[in-house]
Amino acid sequence: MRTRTQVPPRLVLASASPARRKLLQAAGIEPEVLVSGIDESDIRAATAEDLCLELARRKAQAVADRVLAAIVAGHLPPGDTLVLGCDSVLEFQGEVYGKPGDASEAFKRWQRMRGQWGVLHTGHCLIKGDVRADAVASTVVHFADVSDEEIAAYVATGEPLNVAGAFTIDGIGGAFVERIEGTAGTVIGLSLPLLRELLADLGHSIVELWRQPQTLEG
Ligand SMILES: Nc1nc2c(ncn2[C@@H]2O[C@H](COP(=O)(O)OP(=O)(O)OP(=O)(O)O)[C@@H](O)[C@H]2O)c(=O)[nH]1
Repeated sequence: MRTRTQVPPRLVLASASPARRKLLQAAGIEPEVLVSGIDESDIRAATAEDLCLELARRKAQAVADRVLAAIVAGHLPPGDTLVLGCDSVLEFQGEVYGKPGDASEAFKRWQRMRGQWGVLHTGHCLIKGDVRADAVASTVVHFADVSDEEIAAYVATGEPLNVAGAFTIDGIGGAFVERIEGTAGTVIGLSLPLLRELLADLGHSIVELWRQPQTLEG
């Protein structure tokens, strides 16, 4: 009887985000990382959701094109390669915020955000060959009414400068987030339940991506 060993699909994370990679690793998935390096500055959209989705699509497509070229050139074995691109933005009182440009911008934003709420939108785009599944996950974030001294100290840590919305929920900034309505992963930059749905849309189960049993212990 012939047997056909099922080669598990390969997930390529088209993101430089260490937080996204850690989320996947903690969920039992060891992605390959290929940073898209796209220029995000010239992309515009009507809404925060449209913007993060378009950016996620551009990141995923840029890396998917490189993966295809590597397969055609024989540098990568053919097989099921799934490329995931993500992008996160904060929608706050009608404004759309990415990462703050500098400490002064981070300080000013926090003075506006404190005691208020915003929506962290994360666009996800999963590409397999010439098929794409994409969607946006959104989480409402309620910010604590922090003092100027707390804001100054937080900005001085440098953490808010490199993250969308100038805050983290799983880092030092966690003390300044009172509650959320939605998934924490969406705030951090990748919704695992949404990834599960997008994988299913492309005919895969997230179970296929879990590391082989012998390595699940890590
Ligand atoms: N750890 C953590 N990171 C966050 C949080 N909120 C936003 N981020 C990060 O802020 C960054 C948002 O910028 P993006 O443009 O989406 O992604 P990037 O880091 O520039 O990386 P690329 O996907 O290569 O563009 C991502 O790295 C997110 O993981 C959070 O609450 N916790």
